[in-house]
Amino acid sequence: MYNKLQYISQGNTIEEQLYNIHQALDAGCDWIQMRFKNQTEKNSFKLAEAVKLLCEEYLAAFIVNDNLHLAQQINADGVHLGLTDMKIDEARAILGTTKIIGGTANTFEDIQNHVKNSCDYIGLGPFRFTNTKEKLSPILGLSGYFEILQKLKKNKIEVPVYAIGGITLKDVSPLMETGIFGIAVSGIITESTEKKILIQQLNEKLYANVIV
Ligand SMILES: Cc1ncc(COP(=O)(O)OP(=O)(O)O)c(N)n1
Ligand SMILES: Cc1nc(C(=O)O)sc1CCOP(=O)(O)O
Ligand SMILES: [Mg+2]
Repeated sequence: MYNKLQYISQGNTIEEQLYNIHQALDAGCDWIQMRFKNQTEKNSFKLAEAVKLLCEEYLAAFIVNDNLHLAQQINADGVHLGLTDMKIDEARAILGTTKIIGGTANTFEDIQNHVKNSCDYIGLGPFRFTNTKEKLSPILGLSGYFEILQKLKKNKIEVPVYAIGGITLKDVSPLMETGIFGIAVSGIITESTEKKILIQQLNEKLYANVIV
């Protein structure tokens, strides 16, 4: 089963990205999504190769944002695709069943479609406004998550749903109560000066009701 915490990388240069990813891994993150927007193919490849090595060293899962071919080239664990990226069924046909494919959703119908197309997990958002991403879909808030998760339950649709978008530590417990599986975060980890403590606190809340 997947980890309940996914770190989405930030940074405008290869060096900034690597620094942020290394810090997140060092602090205990074991699932990294490399998100490096508006870059040349060469830069993205160079970063992805380095992140792949780092993630192997830290035994962390590594998925690539947007770019299925890059994920394939460097043999990443998978790819995250948005509503305007490559279609999930097309990606599944190329990657096969051994790789992780995550899909972005903003509505119940988005999730229904993704599940039909054999998506492994859902990034459902945005929870609230965030500067990390431009052109956000309508904000869901807690009530949006509650309604969508109830509908999934009623329709017996089972898929790990990750909340995303402007999430802070205090949001985690109320979000988990809506029935989500985990969270995907970027800003709070990148900006934290106490990353180890923050990740420990996030995990305590994320795994509070997990019986081992
Ligand atoms: C876990 C997760 N959920 C949602 C997104 C957003 O993907 P997308 O809509 O394609 O936007 P960009 O990240 O590509 O700007 C995500 N990346 N991860
Ligand atoms: C990459 C992304 N996708 C979103 C969506 O709603 O689909 S919100 C978002 C940004 C997540 O970063 P932060 O934790 O800094 O807000
Ligand atoms: Mg995308």
